[in-house]
Amino acid sequence: MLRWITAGESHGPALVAVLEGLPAGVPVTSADIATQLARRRLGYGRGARMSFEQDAVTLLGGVRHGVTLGGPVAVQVGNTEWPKWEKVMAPDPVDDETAAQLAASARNAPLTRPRPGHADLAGMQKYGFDDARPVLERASARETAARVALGTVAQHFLREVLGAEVVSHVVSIGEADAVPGPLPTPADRDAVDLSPVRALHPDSTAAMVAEIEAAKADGDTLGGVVEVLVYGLPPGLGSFVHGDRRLDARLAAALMGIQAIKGVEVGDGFATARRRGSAAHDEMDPRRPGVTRRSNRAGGIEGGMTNGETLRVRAAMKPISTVPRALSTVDVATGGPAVAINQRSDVCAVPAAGVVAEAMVALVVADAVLEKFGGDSVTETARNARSYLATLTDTLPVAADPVPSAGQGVA
Ligand SMILES: Cc1cc2nc3c(=O)[nH]c(=O)nc-3n(C[C@H](O)[C@H](O)[C@H](O)COP(=O)(O)O)c2cc1C
Ligand SMILES: C=C(O[C@@H]1CC(C(=O)O)=C[C@@H](OP(=O)(O)O)[C@H]1O)C(=O)O
Repeated sequence: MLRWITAGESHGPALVAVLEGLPAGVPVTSADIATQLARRRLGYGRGARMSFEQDAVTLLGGVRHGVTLGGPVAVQVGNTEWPKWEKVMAPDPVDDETAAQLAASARNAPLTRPRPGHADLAGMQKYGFDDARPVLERASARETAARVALGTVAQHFLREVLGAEVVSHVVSIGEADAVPGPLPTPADRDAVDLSPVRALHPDSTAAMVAEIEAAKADGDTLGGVVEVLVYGLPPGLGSFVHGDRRLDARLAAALMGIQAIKGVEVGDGFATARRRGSAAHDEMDPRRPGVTRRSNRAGGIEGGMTNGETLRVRAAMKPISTVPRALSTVDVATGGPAVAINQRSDVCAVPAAGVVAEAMVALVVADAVLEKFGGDSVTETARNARSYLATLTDTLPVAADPVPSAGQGVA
């Protein structure tokens, strides 16, 4: 079983993440993780903080000379802005002189005007704070950097064991939808990342950038939809036997656990509910050996298990709740009406959410791979996977859907 956990605050010294249960032999370096963290910082509409703050990656455990050892993998993502926050966020009690400085510091002023849509008010009520700072520090999506660090390790594991590849792209931002076209393949990953909104088609990019510009000009914010694809998975990951073992349920929980994600779709999801059965399912034809599908509306999952087709899941992100054209709220210090906290913020973080969603999907799928194939070394896991695939008869999909090259997207 693969387990993961993160710790750390948005303006704390560092985030720390631990991944437990990964076999030995997965190649991964701090540079690989830094590359993924850099992708998460990108995206048109991100706020000022993304430009000056840096993620400083240190592998603290579980990896030696670029290869996992089988023990817990521990990663630290240091925050280069920490010196500015050292006193406000000091873990230890401060002396009288520092306390006096803090009392006079604007940075430390209590945040008493909770933002509608953020964790502020419910968090203050739940944990007994009269200041939103201790709530937003942990609720903040800064924490997703730690998840992306662990997701990098999971992606390397999937590649090493199965040759599987995780790709994501932006499907819509606000009302701007991506133009219909082939899905991005692993070969398109760089092209997607070079788009300021992580959309494959240049026309999609133009429409989405314009949407963000318009919201920004109005002092407003935006959400959108991202899609994650996993190529190269064998049939049979997850199970139908219990709701909590269904892979779709596990993916939905992991994606919903990302800050601001409010909806998850597997395959054609909600659109499927409007179709007749004859137009909703993926008809099969014989392929020697195995079977082939005429479509992939199910998104590669049937009965809570992968079916050998490309895994396809979407996550819907709500608009950022720190709205510059500030929303009405209550000042908890006075009990009177007020406008919500509305300092610097992202206008739109949908492209970044796509990178975070990749990480969560990779972790869930890696867990399902280990559950099915076990193994304490990557070699053992891969051997078990090959042996399983070899047992499938020619009436079943024998091998994972091959990873397509550029331009061969799944319709
Ligand atoms: C990558 C990313 C960046 C985000 N940036 C911001 C931001 O700059 N300002 C903000 O108010 N919320 C931002 N959010 C959303 C909040 O973290 C989120 O709305 C909040 O934690 C409340 O959780 P909920 O929306 O799931 O209810 C971001 C979310 C993600 C995934
Ligand atoms: C720091 C990150 O995202 C932050 C997530 C976030 C929120 O409320 O979720 C609010 C913003 O932080 P601040 O309020 O300090 O400007 C974002 O910059 C990050 O993604 O690394």
